[in-house]
Amino acid sequence: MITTLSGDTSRLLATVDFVKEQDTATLLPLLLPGLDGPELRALVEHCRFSHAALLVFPSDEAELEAMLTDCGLVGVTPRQPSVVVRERLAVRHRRRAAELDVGIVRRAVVGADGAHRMVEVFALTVPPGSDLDTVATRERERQHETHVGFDVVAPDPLVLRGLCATFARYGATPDGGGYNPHEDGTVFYFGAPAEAKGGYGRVELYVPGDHRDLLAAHLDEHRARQPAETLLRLLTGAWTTQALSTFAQLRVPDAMDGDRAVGVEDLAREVGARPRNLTTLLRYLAMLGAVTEGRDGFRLTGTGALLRDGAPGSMRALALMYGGPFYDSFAGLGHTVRTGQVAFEHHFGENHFDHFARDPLLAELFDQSMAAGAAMFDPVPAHPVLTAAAEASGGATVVDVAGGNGELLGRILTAHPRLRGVLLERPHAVEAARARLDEAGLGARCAFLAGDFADLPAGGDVYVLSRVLHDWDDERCREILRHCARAMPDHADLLVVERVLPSDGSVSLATAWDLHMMCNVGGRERRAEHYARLFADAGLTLVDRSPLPLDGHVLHVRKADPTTE
Ligand SMILES: C[S@@+](CC[C@H](N)C(=O)[O-])C[C@H]1O[C@@H](n2cnc3c(N)ncnc32)[C@H](O)[C@@H]1O
Repeated sequence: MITTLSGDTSRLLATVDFVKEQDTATLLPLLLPGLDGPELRALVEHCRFSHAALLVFPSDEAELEAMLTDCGLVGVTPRQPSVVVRERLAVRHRRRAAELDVGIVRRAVVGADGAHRMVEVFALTVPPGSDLDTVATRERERQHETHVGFDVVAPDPLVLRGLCATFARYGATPDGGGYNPHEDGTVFYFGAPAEAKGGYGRVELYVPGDHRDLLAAHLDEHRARQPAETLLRLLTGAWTTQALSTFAQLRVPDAMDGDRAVGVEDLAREVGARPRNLTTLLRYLAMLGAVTEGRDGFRLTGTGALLRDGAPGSMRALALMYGGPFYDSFAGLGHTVRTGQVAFEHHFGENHFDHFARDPLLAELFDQSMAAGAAMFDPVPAHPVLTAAAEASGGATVVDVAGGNGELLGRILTAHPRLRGVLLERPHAVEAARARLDEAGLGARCAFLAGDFADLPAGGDVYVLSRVLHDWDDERCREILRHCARAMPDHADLLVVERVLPSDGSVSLATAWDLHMMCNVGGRERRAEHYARLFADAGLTLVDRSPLPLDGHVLHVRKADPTTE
């Protein structure tokens, strides 16, 4: 035992000497071999060597205090519990966290350069005769909890990105981190490269303030190096959908705000939930970034606020759809992949349009969920085809084919007071659109037609097909497009709004929605070339395409010139 303690004491003494002797400019090149010149100077300007940390194994608190005193580390700061190191030890050594008593003590040291630094001492209590001896032996050998820390001075996102990039360039690898709301500080951990000198394998950057956006990218890189953890996170994606959907369904976001923290007891009373279970849900949502947890309770983030009923750009309806009917149908994805049948129809016994049309509440929810993705429409009214139509003498008419609840046509008519509109929809939907556009004071400039694609009115100047073609297979798309071509005068334009699958394999929301359309609707997302072929089959031609938010595109289509066929 005495040998053990003296071993820890000598490691602690070495740490104290290290903190006294080192300074930022000498330490950084030891940790990041090759770092030199202007890059070293830039790093020194933005980071300050602040502390070195180690883990020791006293038999009780008195022994820890004696060890600190022997090493000249006097002070009054008491030992605090260290949850993070305790959890890590529990995972590493397959122990229950409750059986590990881990504390942290910080003591001040003045460096040879006059700078004030700290020695951070983590202590796992190993009572005499305890089987934790094996943990202590392995930890002393491997030194997992030993690290050196730097404070980042005057951080801003550019500086932080630069620091992380420089650490990466000199071989350091992301190794986790976290945001501490009690201290309002963000920690980025790095593994030092194998050729690092100085005896420290782990480096901590402590950044005052909340930098969770950058931390997320840092943690993603860390996760990418941990395939099992990555897979666990992916496999539990259904929990994420359900947690967000439940949060929205219970209207918890409506009872919270971003300015003021609210205690769980009050919140639970207001939304009719059990406080303990609501806490568990909120802690999970804090991990996802929908809320934050502080000393006084929980606060809504900007992301969580999008789940409030009626908030600008609210996505509450989407949360209820994806956590409700589409959640149930997605369980049949395997059926769709095996048989080619639509899982939604297999599960509910009917097509999703018919299913929603039969239930007014579901129909309204579907309309609202389509409107939740309407940020895609923001640039559409400024499309050159619409601005030109708005300037035409005598005005012009825009025909929105299967225009849903009138969200897009409403925006177009609002932006261009000289345009008239026609909205074609199935009977249940056309009434909802009429009510909405009447309420917006646009009803007088708009005609409403209840019918089918075959009932498309002729003589319009601009036809719009927004998020319609992706609902159908190629054969039905050709049919719909032929109806459009028949109705369109030679001068007319057709604007098709869709998510277009990238041809270069880049990441796009279209890839996710391709799966959704296949499973629930029997439709698909398509590449631009695929759309171009469908247009050509219907006597139309793709003229141009421009990007929209949320990975959408607007495809400009005209009637093909028969002489060029
Ligand atoms: C995905 S929504 C798109 C709505 C709207 N264009 C938008 O972008 O928000 C597809 C619309 O097609 C309508 N629809 C389905 N079958 C139809 C048919 N046979 N004739 C006309 N409209 C139809 C549905 O009622 C639904 O509103």
